[in-house]
Amino acid sequence: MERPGPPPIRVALTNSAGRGVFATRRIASGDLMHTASPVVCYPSLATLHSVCYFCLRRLPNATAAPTASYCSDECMEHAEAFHEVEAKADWLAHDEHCRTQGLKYPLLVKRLACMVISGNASADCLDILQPAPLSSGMISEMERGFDLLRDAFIKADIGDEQIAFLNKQWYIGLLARIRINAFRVELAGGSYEDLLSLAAASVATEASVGNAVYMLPSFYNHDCDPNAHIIWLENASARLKALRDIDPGEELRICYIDASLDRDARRAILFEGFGFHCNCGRCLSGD
Ligand SMILES: C[S@@+](CC[C@H](N)C(=O)[O-])C[C@H]1O[C@@H](n2cnc3c(N)ncnc32)[C@H](O)[C@@H]1O
Repeated sequence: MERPGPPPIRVALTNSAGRGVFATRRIASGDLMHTASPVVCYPSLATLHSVCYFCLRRLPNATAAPTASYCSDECMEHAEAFHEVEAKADWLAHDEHCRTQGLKYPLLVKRLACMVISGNASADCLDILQPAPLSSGMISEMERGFDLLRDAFIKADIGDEQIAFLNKQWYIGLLARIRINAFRVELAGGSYEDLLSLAAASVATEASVGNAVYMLPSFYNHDCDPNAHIIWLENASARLKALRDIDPGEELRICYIDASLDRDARRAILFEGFGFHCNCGRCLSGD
């Protein structure tokens, strides 16, 4: 059962991993600590026509329609303003670039840019999140995506003032933040009660329906032996649950990767993907 009242957590500085999320009171194993709606989300290209274009809920009937499909009138209304902006432009070149290069994050930037233009989001809404360190090679690879995004809006006659925020610095800064903070949304299926009875909800990779960035979940640090877990049941709305009994003041950490990998593999993925040397107890113990 979801608990009423404020979530039992706060964001504060850790000793060695920047900001983190801490318990403000005792939390019991299996408790749902809080939920979070995405600031921005986007279906993966493979599920584009089989999930709701707004909330990523699976649609009962997959369509081959080139237009966006929604699971409800409510989702369609939420998406109306940014989808109207998106529908003005031709995304063929941009989306083909993402498809051929296997890129998913520029699609989140495209959605956010449409939200900013339509007045659904502010251009600086993700500035508070930690950016990934980027090499000059990574930055030059991002430039093509920036050109394609900007070109699409310019060709669609979106006014200069409306896209004044859309410069290279904004685009690269946003991708740097998305790189560290985006979650792959994997719908678990089954009921919430089923999931609570599992020590850790493990979900198949093919359950992935898209990617999303949240505010509060972005402050959870990583641990290879986590005490918290993020799950998705029916759509991109995230649920943070405790995997163990947690004491007041204890830091809550989730696992960003497959915890069953060996130590070297975990550390390599965390360094290459997120740019840090993991300082969790399991890594430090050599496990
Ligand atoms: C999603 S953010 C988590 C919040 C972040 N600490 C902040 O201040 O915004 C991920 C970043 O936190 C830091 N971090 C997370 N888990 C860590 C760990 N186990 N060891 C060292 N640094 C970690 C790394 O800098 C990583 O890139």
